[in-house]
Formats: sequence, C-alpha cells, structure tokens
Amino acid sequence: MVRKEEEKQKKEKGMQLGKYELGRTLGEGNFGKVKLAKNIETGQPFAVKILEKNRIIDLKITDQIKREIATLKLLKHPNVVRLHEVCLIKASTFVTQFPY
Ligand SMILES: Nc1ncnc2c1ncn2[C@@H]1O[C@H](COP(=O)(O)OP(=O)(O)OP(=O)(O)O)[C@@H](O)[C@H]1O
Repeated sequence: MVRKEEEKQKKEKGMQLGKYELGRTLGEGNFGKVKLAKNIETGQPFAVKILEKNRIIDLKITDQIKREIATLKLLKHPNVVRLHEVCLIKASTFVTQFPY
C-alpha cells in the first residue's frame, strides 16, 4: 500500500498540469491532494490543490465546492492564503492554486 503510494508520487512528480509543473505533495484534504508546483512561464511557486471532479459529483457536493471557491476568491487577508486561479484541466480534475 505504502509502496503503491510512493510509486504514484514518483509518477506525479515532474508531471505537467496546464502551465504548472508538479512537485512534492504538501498535504492531503478530504477531496484531494495539495502539491507544490511551479508556473513554467514565470517560475513562481504555488500550492496546487487538485480536486477529483468525479468524487465531487459522486458526493453531490458540486454546489458546496463552487460556493467555497466563490468565497475564497473574495477573501483578502494577510493571514489567509489567497486563491490565485481555478482551472479545469481535464474532465476529471479541478485545480486551484494558492501562492506557496
Ligand atoms: N498554500 C499551502 N501551502 C502549503 N501547504 C498547504 C497549502 N494549502 C494546503 N496545504 C497542505 O495541504 C493540506 C490539505 O489542504 P486542504 O486545503 O485540502 O485541507 P482541508 O481544507 O482540510 O481539505 P478539504 O477542503 O478537502 O476539506 C493542509 O493541511 C496543508 O498541510
């Protein structure tokens, strides 16, 4: 099990999602992983939250996720990480980026 996860991590490292190159996993939430990533155009580092679209649809929480994104977009506070961008990379993935 641990080995399978290690292999998955190795495969994902260096993978490109849109204009972001993925690095190591920073953490894991209820609906997906947060990975360190680099914008390949600017070299700027970001924390990228990758949400599995199918899982969100199965759990019937699409509206909740949309509300969370809308709220995060409005939040501007020095102690709260800023939501930079939301991308739909492929049919099964939502990606959100936070400055790292
Ligand atoms: N901007 C960031 N920089 C560094 N690490 C981060 C950042 N955002 C999230 N993480 C790491 O990823 C973990 C999971 O983040 P996430 O936002 O998915 O948590 P959550 O809000 O508990 O999850 P969910 O929204 O799925 O319920 C965090 O506990 C943290 O360790």
